[in-house]
Amino acid sequence: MKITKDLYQSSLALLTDFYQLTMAYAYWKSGKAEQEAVFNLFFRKNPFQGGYTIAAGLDYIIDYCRNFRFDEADLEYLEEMQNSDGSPTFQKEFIEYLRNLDFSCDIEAVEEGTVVFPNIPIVKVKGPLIQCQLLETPLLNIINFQTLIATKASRITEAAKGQSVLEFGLRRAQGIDGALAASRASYIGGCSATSNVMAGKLFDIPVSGTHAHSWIMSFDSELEAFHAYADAFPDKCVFLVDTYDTINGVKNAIEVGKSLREKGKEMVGIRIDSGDLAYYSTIARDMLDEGGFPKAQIVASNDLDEQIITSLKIQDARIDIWGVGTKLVTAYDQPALGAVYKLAAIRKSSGEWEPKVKVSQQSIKINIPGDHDVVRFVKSGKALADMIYLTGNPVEKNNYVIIDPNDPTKRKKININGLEKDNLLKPIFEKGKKVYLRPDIHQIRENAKRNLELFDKAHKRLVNPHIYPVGLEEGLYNLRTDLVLKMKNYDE
Ligand SMILES: Nc1ncnc2c1ncn2[C@@H]1O[C@H](COP(=O)(O)OP(=O)(O)OP(=O)(O)O)[C@@H](O)[C@H]1O
Ligand SMILES: O=P(O)(O)OC[C@H]1O[C@H](OP(=O)(O)OP(=O)(O)O)[C@H](O)[C@@H]1O
Ligand SMILES: O=C(O)c1cccnc1
Ligand SMILES: [Mg+2]
Repeated sequence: MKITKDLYQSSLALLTDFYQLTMAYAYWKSGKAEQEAVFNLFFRKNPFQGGYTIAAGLDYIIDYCRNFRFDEADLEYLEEMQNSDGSPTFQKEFIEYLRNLDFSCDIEAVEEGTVVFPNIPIVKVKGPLIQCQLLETPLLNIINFQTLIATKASRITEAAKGQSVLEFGLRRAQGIDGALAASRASYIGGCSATSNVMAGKLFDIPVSGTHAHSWIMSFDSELEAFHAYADAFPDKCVFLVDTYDTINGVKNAIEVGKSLREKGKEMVGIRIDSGDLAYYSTIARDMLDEGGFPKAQIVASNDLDEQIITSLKIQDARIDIWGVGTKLVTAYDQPALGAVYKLAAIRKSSGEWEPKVKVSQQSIKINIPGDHDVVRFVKSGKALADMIYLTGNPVEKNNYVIIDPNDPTKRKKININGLEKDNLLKPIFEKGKKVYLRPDIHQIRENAKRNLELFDKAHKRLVNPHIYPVGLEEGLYNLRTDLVLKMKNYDE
């Protein structure tokens, strides 16, 4: 499905920062536009103080790249741009160059739903410098948000321990686009359904929901409102019981449930949206059981997140289904993932690749140079460590040493005997042609579920998780150190 084409009628090439276009122009003017480069997209810290991250957004990137072109309206807009002295910002010949620009990069990426960690290249773009550069902003825009929300959803669904989580975020999401992308990413991260009908239609996500307080308030009594809803949806009744008095609301739900049963129908359950959810769910459960409805489900909502769900479970709350909106789709406690996109290597006129590094006072901000790949070592169904290494190097060895890029004293020896190896980066585009067969959204969600099973629960706990080892292969580590010292003009 062409998501971006469905959402937008015109081209998305201008959905970028202005400086990408000024650089593009300057690359072109200085004859560097077609020089080959490698860029990596990665983040530096797992979000929410967590121990893992779920990659999401690749499907949007595929659409973005396939549709990548400047249409006539874009070109006209750029052509009319002026410098402060009234001269055109971009020369006509450059506009012509953009008119003929044809996406021709190689892209490798981690599949959506894959568990990833800091420093792992989630997307690697190789191709003409100008194209790699123009992709920076949209790629980051797409991956940053969807990966963040998929991770939040994963944390929330992990806290729900196999119970269904319904995503109710549309009304509180960051705009229309944010809402749709959040519904998609939430489903990938483990939510069972969304209340957002358009997301259901666009992405093939199950749609579900109950009813609001306004429904009850529009009638003279709650009982009347429940009866009327039961008439309209005899097979789908989840009664919202807390409009006036929660306990009385449960009594009314039971009464309407009984009259439904006389018609051969079963109420699905109730929803509690306020008050002490542990207290009310426990009372409601007892009332439903004693009233002959042991199978009726209790849905809870109201500003829930992974911490509150965990607390409610500890309190033995009798909740079966969790409705989560605001705190999920806005990634309330951490609104940005902070992924970056950095030049890692450039091809010199001699044909040789030159690794590149950005030096920083903070070691966490020094990128990993060179065209690199990442392999995950797995033993008996459990992930042991990830190794980032220079593409094509090292040759097959039995023993590797991986080194934490931010702390050389943290090292791990890996003997590959008996280990499975999973190359995380998969080919997506080759010379601009899509070579990747896209999984559907349900397969992506399954991928996330299976991926999580590879990791010990110590890495998945919400607070102070155990850090999963991701390291640089020794050769790459040394290359990076040497390069940083060289760029700092360090003399031995
Ligand atoms: N037993 C509980 N333990 C921990 N947190 C809870 C428990 N019960 C409810 N909560 C959470 O406490 C917060 C209660 O918020 P608040 O006081 O604003 O709502 P309320 O007054 O119950 O509901 P409303 O304003 O919708 O009538 C919510 O985030 C809710 O999820
Ligand atoms: O709490 P969230 O996780 O965002 O879930 C969605 C919320 O949206 C609905 O009501 P709304 O919040 O609009 O009104 P209310 O606060 O008065 O219930 C629903 O009843 C939930 O409370
Ligand atoms: O269907 C629901 O119960 C619902 C939908 C959106 C927001 N809150 C609740
Ligand atoms: Mg609310």
